[in-house]
Amino acid sequence: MMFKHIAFAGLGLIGGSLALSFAERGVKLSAYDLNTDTLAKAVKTGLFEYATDDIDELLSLDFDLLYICLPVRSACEFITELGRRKFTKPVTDASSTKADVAGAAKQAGITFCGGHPIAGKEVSGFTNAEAGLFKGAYHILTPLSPEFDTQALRELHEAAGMKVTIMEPEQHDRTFGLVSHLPHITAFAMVQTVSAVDIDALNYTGAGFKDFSRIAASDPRMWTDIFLENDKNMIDLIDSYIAEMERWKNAIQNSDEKAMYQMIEHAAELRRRLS
Ligand SMILES: O=C(O)C(=O)C[C@]1(C(=O)O)C=C[C@@H](O)C=C1
Repeated sequence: MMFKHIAFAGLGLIGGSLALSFAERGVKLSAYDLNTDTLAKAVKTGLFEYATDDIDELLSLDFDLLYICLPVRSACEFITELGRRKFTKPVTDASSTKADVAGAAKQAGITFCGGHPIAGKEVSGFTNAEAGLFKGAYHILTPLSPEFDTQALRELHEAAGMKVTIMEPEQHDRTFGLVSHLPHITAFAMVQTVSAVDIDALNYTGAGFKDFSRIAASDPRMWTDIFLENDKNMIDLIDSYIAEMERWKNAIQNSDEKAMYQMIEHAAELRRRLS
């Protein structure tokens, strides 16, 4: 089965970019968003059959996949609402955490397969959406309902140039806690540290600080939801990070040249291997 008409619930940066990329492959689009400015912008592109801020109208449309692209706690609430309405069409999402979303979908009894496109930007909103945002990026699928046509969802994303991988929701949350959520915390914390110690130093930043801190400009609603939903992993991972910072502090306190050299050499070698 191919998905021919996809309805997006939430048309921000992620929903907008996915929608634009599917439109390039001839998929029919509809959109639901509570922000009427966003809907007006979507209508202006001429790519959307329907654009509405009314959930009843959305659910009455003739689409064959509902794609939820809301901040993760709103996504869970939306899923619960679909369960209340005994919604039966296939539903997927683009949330950055997967265990909680899978729990909400199971509870709601909907036909669901979780998803997470691994790309983004530090800016948000439909105006910043780009058809090419996810080209070459991973798309993680966390299947839930046996009746969901996971192969069709895989093909939809592969056609958009994405690399599709299947994971268990818990494995997903641990992995992306480590390589996405923890780096965001360290970026937020680093900018905060500079501002607390000497805010004027921000006037003199070079490329190193700017590269490292780009993601500190990310959307507060999205990231607060992620940390609330992935809390147990984050507490563990922050402890690991603190232990690593302690190693650095000790090495510097003890003028341990060998330890510092080896820590940098090891990190540099791993970083160079990233494609
Ligand atoms: O590039 C960025 O701005 C991102 O934050 C993208 C990023 C990431 O951490 O890599 C962030 C959250 C999404 O769930 C997936 C990708």
